[in-house]
Amino acid sequence: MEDASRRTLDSGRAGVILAGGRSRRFEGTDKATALIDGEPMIHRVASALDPVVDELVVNCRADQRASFAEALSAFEVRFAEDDCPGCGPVFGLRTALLGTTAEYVAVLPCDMPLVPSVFLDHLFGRVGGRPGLVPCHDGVRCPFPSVVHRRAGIVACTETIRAGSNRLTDVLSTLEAATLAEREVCAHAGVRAFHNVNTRDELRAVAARL
Ligand SMILES: Nc1nc2c(ncn2[C@@H]2O[C@H](COP(=O)(O)OP(=O)(O)OP(=O)(O)O)[C@@H](O)[C@H]2O)c(=O)[nH]1
Ligand SMILES: [Mg+2]
Repeated sequence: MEDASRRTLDSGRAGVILAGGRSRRFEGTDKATALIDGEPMIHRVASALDPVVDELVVNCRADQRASFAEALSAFEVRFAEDDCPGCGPVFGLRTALLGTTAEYVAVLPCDMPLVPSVFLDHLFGRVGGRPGLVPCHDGVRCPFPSVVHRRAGIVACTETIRAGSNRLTDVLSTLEAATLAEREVCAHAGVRAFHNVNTRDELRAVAARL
């Protein structure tokens, strides 16, 4: 694995993969490294982000790092390890945002393996100086995939934690992120993009849609 600091930073874009969860519903193993058509799920997510960002940051616990480094050995990756393991995804997002200097960050969880690069690029292109942009899907604002202004995102995470919440949707509300309209989401993301994997059945369903 190459040193991430050697990359030339010029687009101001980073990709964050949130992977510090316990995969409880996946029963026994870490869903991030579960295989889809022979490929670790987190590798698929990194493959979507990598073409549209300068650097990749993976948030996880220290005990996950070795297996993730192996799964992601094809990429330059910076790890942002949780200093509060199991404290929830808002802590994880804050840690990840502190792990890059990019102006804007695309945020994906390790369990959305079907988001296309072209949609992530579209989100970056449409954020347009705003604090964040989240897609509308099935009538609701989805926290993933989203694009967040890094410094504004750190402030929003801190305020959300201070307010006693650990919900990513509260971060996006605090951030006053804009919404990408559903028709535009459908046009650029396609119908499969929003599938996420919590259980082994959902993994099988996603694999069947490849
Ligand atoms: N850093 C960190 N990330 C988390 C934590 N909990 C969830 N996440 C991440 O947030 C995203 C969405 O969470 P879930 O889909 O619930 O994943 P999970 O918590 O691993 O799975 P379950 O244990 O089945 O709820 C995933 O990318 C997780 O890795 C946490 O306590 N810390
Ligand atoms: Mg969870």
